[in-house]
Amino acid sequence: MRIVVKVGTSTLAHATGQLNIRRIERLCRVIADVKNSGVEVVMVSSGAIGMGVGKLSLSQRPSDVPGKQAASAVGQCELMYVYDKEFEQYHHVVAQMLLTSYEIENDDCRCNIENTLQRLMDYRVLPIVNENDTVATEELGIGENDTLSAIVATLAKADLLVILSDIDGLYDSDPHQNPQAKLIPLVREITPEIFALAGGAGSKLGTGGMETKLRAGLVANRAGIPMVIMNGRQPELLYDLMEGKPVGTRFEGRKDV
Ligand SMILES: Nc1ncnc2c1ncn2[C@@H]1O[C@H](COP(=O)(O)OP(=O)(O)O)[C@@H](O)[C@H]1O
Ligand SMILES: N[C@@H](CCC(=O)OP(=O)(O)O)C(=O)O
Repeated sequence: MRIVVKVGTSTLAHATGQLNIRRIERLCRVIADVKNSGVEVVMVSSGAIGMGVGKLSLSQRPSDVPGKQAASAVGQCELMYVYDKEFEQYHHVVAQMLLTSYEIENDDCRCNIENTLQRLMDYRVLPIVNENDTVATEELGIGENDTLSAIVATLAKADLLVILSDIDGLYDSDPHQNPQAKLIPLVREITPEIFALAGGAGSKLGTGGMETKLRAGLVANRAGIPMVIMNGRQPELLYDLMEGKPVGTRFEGRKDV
């Protein structure tokens, strides 16, 4: 069993933008334990820009591209330092992989990414992937990590993509706008009607909202990989998911499309 777990900034940080220490400790503990149970894990983690903003003591997230790139360059070190420290106590080795759409679309580069991922799996290492924000300008970049996580799931030939969000899953409307919204536990096919349910980001930290997660679901499902959106505020739910219990919203991967 090989899974890709995507973690968004809103799971890793408080609303202030500062690291949510208790959350990240719980998340790393659960992922280390899931790995110990024999599941191969690849993480796709956001948070570089947010952490850079904190480390540089900027009053707000930069809105211009060089500002975001500089914050990310600072924050990516901090992010990997935190992951390294957390996973080290459970004797797991982490690896950093920074990617852009240029490499993913280039056949030779993509082959190298796949080979590196496979060898890291053979070495029982935990790869932690992020977009290489320094070179990923708006034209060259994927722009957000929901889509990147689906691409990584296909490159890693994963059995499941798990997106940890700040919400329990896909609802029939945005619960931050409509308190009566109902969770949809299973989506067999991501149709235009399903896209019509999705709104934008729910917090200042999140970038894509549900729309980018559904686009990620299309990429994963087309490769036959199911996707689950679940709440990253309760990382222990990953245990239930691994035991086959219903968690969040599951988007079934259809092998025939
Ligand atoms: N139909 C919907 N169901 C659930 N959440 C939705 C929906 N439409 C919009 N959203 C918003 O998407 C947000 C999650 O995406 P986002 O803010 O990008 O955070 P992250 O990527 O960190 O999970 C939710 O907090 C919610 O406000
Ligand atoms: N590469 C950026 C992530 C951008 C992104 O998709 O963020 P998020 O919506 O929190 O998953 C960073 O590390 O800050």
